[in-house]
Amino acid sequence: MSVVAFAKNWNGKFKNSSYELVSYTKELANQMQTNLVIVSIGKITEEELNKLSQYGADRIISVNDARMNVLTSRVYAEVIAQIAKKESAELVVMTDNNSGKAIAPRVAVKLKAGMVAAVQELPVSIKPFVVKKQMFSGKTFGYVQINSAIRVLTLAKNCFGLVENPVECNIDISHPEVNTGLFKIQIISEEEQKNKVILTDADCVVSAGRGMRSPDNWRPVEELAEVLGAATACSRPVSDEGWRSHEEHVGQTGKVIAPNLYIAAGISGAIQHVAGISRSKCIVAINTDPEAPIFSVADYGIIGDVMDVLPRLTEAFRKSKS
Ligand SMILES: Cc1cc2nc3c(=O)[nH]c(=O)nc-3n(C[C@H](O)[C@H](O)[C@H](O)COP(=O)(O)OP(=O)(O)OC[C@H]3O[C@@H](n4cnc5c(N)ncnc54)[C@H](O)[C@@H]3O)c2cc1C
Repeated sequence: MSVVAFAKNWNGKFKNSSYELVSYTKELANQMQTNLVIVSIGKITEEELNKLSQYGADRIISVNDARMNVLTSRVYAEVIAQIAKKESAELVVMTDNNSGKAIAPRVAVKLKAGMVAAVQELPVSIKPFVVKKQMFSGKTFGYVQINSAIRVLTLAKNCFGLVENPVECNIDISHPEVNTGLFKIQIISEEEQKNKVILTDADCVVSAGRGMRSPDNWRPVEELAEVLGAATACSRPVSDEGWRSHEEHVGQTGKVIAPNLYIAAGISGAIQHVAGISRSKCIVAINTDPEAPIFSVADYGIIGDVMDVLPRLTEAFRKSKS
């Protein structure tokens, strides 16, 4: 029996979400009194794989096949399911990011497993297997019992955190047999977005709403984001109006993010907006209206005009950096 976790890498590098997944699954394997097997797919150095051992990965299976250097969900799901069967996995876990969302349901079908997406914590109980997750866009929590012998989970980002737990690590190189028919899509080339922090990966996000009053007023938002190395985001009306791109829209109908710091400037804090940001570790709100609902979810509130507060924050961060 074992817990199998798929740690995704990005061009041969792990991110904090991979370390969080290892921290979570190590604790879970201890709770279940079973072994943890981490699966890595695609080209990666031994040095990079060893970084996972800082968080408790004592056994890693590295699938080294040039055809898998670029992620294809069908192929990755097949490889993970094969390894899960071989390792007699009772549980398969991956991060609830775009690739996890695409791969986990496929793995669940292949293993005839019950699946729960975006769990927040360690299971409430192992027998029966019950996990907690947010429901109805974060308005409530639900407890879900999985009755199948094998279970698949995806872990919501930034819920568990990183837990250092250095161990000796064994790395096995694996070459699973994959039906060539699964390689139906060939990615000819990839272009990396340069000089822009990706919103869903960002540790820090500066977000603004209709309180900015005009798309021409966005420079203070961008300047603060530049100083903090943050991504920029916005409320839905802002993107609906075409002030900012829909890529930046967060909330119930936009992206769901969980940065360490979320700065909401001129955003009222409607429930549909909060649904996308409520898992942020620290929320700072800037609003002229002391009664704005955003203050009820904020850790820090600044009552003031965005055009006055944002440049002052930028200046203060600039000074503290230099
Ligand atoms: C089905 C559905 C789905 C939705 N999905 C989403 C979603 O995914 N994401 C989302 O964001 N919204 C969503 N909405 C819209 C949501 O209900 C709100 O209308 C929206 O979030 C409000 O955006 P806002 O806070 O930018 O604007 P407003 O509600 O207009 O608030 C502007 C805020 O700025 C403050 N302000 C004004 N001037 C200043 C100033 N100079 N300095 C500081 N503060 C100032 C005001 O006091 C106010 O609080 C959805 C709505 C529905 C019905």
